[in-house]
Amino acid sequence: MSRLPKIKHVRAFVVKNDGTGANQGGGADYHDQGDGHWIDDHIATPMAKYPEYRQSRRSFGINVLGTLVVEIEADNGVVGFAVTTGGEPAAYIVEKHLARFLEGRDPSEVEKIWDQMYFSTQYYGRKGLVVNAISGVDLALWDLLGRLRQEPVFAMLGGAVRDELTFYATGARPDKAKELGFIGGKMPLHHAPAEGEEGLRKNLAELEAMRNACGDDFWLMFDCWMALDLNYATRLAHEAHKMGLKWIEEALSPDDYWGYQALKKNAPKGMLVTTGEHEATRWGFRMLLEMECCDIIQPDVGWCGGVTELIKISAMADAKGVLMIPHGSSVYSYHFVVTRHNSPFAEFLMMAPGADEVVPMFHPQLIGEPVPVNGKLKVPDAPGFGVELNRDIALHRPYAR
Ligand SMILES: C[C@H](O)[C@H](O)[C@@H](O)[C@@H](O)C(=O)O
Ligand SMILES: [Mg+2]
Repeated sequence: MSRLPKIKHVRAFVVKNDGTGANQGGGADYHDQGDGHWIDDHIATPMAKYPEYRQSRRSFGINVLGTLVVEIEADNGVVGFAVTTGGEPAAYIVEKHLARFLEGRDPSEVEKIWDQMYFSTQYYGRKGLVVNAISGVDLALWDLLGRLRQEPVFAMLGGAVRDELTFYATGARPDKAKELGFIGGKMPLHHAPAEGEEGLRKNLAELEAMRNACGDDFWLMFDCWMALDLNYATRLAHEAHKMGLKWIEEALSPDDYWGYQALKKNAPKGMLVTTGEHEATRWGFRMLLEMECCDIIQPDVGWCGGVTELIKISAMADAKGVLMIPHGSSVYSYHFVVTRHNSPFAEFLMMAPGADEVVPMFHPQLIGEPVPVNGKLKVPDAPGFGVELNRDIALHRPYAR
């Protein structure tokens, strides 16, 4: 029986953005940005076949959910928390459904609690919003455990296997990322198949410009955000290979395992095929791994099931010699990546509007959120995930019990 205090209360909050101060979007729902931000500037998506939804992903609702903040308070008053994407619907699931499996329980029962959260919601969950909510609770639980045990999460996961993390940067300016010391730059793809041959030419011209700006050795990647079909993705890969594209990311629908299997077979030798940020649970990643869909899996720890599930996902990938490089999720992935041999580098999402300076990924929600310096970061040796919630943000608890 653990000597830890019991879980007293689980609380789920959303962040009410009123456009002022700390409440101007961003945070865990990092796509919730204002006009003029690179992350919402004519980026190729599955909705690009509708011209009215081509310029801005906010126009079709990429930021409709907002941030979910989960707090878990123990009997002794210690509070663990985490942020992820989910907003009010996820808050409803946390308060009305998931909380019952935590309150009154021993916080060290992470496996049993995860199992109950997943299988009690399986009839309406399994992926997407419900697993985001489960992930948020799981991350907050690991944060609470770290605070109670006075240990960083990475220490509870087996300890660091390297002194510091090395990052590539995602953003529209790989040339700036190179200047800032990152090992590579992942560019958003701007033109989808609906824009035809001209769009393909524009995509390749952007790559060529960045290759010329960054030199031959700097990693350059395309992030295709589920926007392509197999033929377009295969053509793009072969043309981009001539300019040294290192990987083509999330080219197809997350459900098209067969398409990824074919893309990986047809891709040029030396081109990496990656995906996974919109996949969830060990079962989803088993499909990607056993069907040999990709060379790198990229789960988001705030969306795939949390740390407890990522342990299983990462081990499956390791056994198959597949790298596990999580989708950018700030401290929540850093604490995991630093402990895994098959996670030799990490993603940093450039959240400055011009993608030209390093700002905290989940700004303004996490006090003490570490950022890479010269493309590297030593994970702080502080309890839990080592950050505090910014109490200046306008928290709202829509389903208070
Ligand atoms: C840059 C991409 O379009 C997404 O916005 C990004 O969040 C994600 O795909 C990534 O890999 O960082
Ligand atoms: Mg991506």
